[in-house]
Amino acid sequence: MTRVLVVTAVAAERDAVCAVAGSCAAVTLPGGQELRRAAGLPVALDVLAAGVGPAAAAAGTATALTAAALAGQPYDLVVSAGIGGGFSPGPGSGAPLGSVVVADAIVAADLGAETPDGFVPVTELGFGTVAHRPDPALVRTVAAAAGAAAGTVVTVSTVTGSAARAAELAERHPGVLAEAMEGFGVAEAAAAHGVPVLEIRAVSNAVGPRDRAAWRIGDALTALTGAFRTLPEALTAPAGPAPEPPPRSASLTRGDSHVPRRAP
Ligand SMILES: O=C(O)c1cccc(C(=O)CC[C@H]2O[C@@H](n3cnc4c(=O)[nH]cnc43)[C@H](O)[C@@H]2O)c1
Repeated sequence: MTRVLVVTAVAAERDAVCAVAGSCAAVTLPGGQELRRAAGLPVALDVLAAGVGPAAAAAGTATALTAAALAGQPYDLVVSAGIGGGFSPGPGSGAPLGSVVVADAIVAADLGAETPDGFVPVTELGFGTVAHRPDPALVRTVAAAAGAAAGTVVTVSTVTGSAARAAELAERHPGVLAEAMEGFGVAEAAAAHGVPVLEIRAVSNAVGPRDRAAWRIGDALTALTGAFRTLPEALTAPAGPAPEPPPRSASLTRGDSHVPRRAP
């Protein structure tokens, strides 16, 4: 059976994912974090609330992946999941409140250096990675099943709080649909273990001027549950034909990690 690790930031997101299962039993990981193991699904689904931000997400993901590998039950797929901010470049476009986004690129938007000429990603300084690209066929299948849009999801350590910053991110990342705080950390840990990764976000708020009262967290959590109801079947259905990939901007392809394996 396909084994899937889902990593959320907070317990409310974990519980929204667990809601697809009849029951979710607690399993304690080395170090004390608690994993929830969903029962009664056609895939084995473990859900971990690892904390807010890319560092907590990477640490929790790596711990769960290592524990599973040492137990002789490695995961086939890791999914970063939760609520997120949606970009709306114009009426009828982007990711509106309550919609779901599946990342076709998981991009670290603030991993780099400020220079007099603006932001420079670490890859242009000669280091590391700023983007992971999930398997396009898997993204297509999962997004179609969930009724989700596929596009770039950026990972930030600081939630965007102004229209100027939202516009800057949208300009630097053409095709960006959503912003969250964990995807890149989860993807780094998954890549270190050679396991494919996905990111699924339900939009709770618009990216832009901070207005916490306008966040629709309940609606987003409901949408997240809806997306995960479709995931087991999407992961067990045969893959469809692959269309020609669209051209990508240079900033996204530099330092990419490709994850070609399809979850079995
Ligand atoms: O207060 C609650 O009930 C509650 C329930 C579920 C989740 C939360 C969070 O605050 C989760 C924080 C989490 O959400 C992501 N997020 C959401 N919107 C944005 C955004 O505009 N920019 C960046 N991240 C966003 C993020 O991944 C956080 O970890 C509260």
